[in-house]
Amino acid sequence: MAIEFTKYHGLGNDFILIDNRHQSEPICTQRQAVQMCDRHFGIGADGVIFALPGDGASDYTMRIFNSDGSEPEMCGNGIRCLAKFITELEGKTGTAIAYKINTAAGVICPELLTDGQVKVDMGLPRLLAAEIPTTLSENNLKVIDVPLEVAGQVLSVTCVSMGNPHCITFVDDVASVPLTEIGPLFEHHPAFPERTNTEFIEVVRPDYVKMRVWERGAGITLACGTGACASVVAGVLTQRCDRQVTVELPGGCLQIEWSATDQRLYMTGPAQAVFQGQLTFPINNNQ
Ligand SMILES: N[C@@H](CCC[C@H](N)C(=O)O)C(=O)O
Repeated sequence: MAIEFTKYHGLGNDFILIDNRHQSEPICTQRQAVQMCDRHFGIGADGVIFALPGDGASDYTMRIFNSDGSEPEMCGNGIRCLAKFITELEGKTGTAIAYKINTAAGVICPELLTDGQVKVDMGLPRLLAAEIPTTLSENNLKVIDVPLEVAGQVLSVTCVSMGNPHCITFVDDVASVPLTEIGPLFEHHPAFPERTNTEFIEVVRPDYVKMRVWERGAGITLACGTGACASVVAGVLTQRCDRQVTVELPGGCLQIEWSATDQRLYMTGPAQAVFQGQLTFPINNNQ
């Protein structure tokens, strides 16, 4: 089986994009996605994204497999890449290009801006423990600055779902966080029945933060759009941040706004095509 793909990235969070418009199930298996994402024996990526048909209320459906083969509900950097990929597939040019994308986190709306960036209406954050999900608070309570024991240390964390789960810790110096050691302990902590993404945030100013992330199913990545949105919500809820924040990630900056008017999150950032190719399965990578 030969598959055409295009490699994209959003601030170094990289994805293999596949034109799946002709059928409603992904044309690759989760196991094949793991092989494709392998940085030594495959193409190399943080995930595989499929552009599937819409459902009437939407233009397209996005599905994504993480590099470990698991399927998350949403991906912020990925949906900016998807918007550019679809525009390319449709051969569209000009301004006012916007889409309604059906995801497991609801309908998400990216819009291509004239400067080449993509602005995304990321929807409403979910704040109740049952919605994250986490056992850190009662089901119908928010999870704001609650204690979590990790590696023998009690940290104060805030949890936010952007359709996918995020656990945010504010720190004085984000560069000194031992992410490789601590990230997996958060991801697999028993308090998170569906695992979690975890973000460490250093507030430089109320409108400027530095972030590092350990992603569920992908490990350390250079950027995470849903994580940046969740972190700004956590920053506002704990009175550390403004509602409009520049989030500096290892791969670059995202502009995040948690609107006081409609309470929705708006994320603006780049998405860049890198190369195209054709892949034939089985990949001969001895896995
Ligand atoms: N990098 C993404 C998030 C991808 C999904 C995540 N790993 C999960 O399992 O929830 C983003 O930019 O939001």
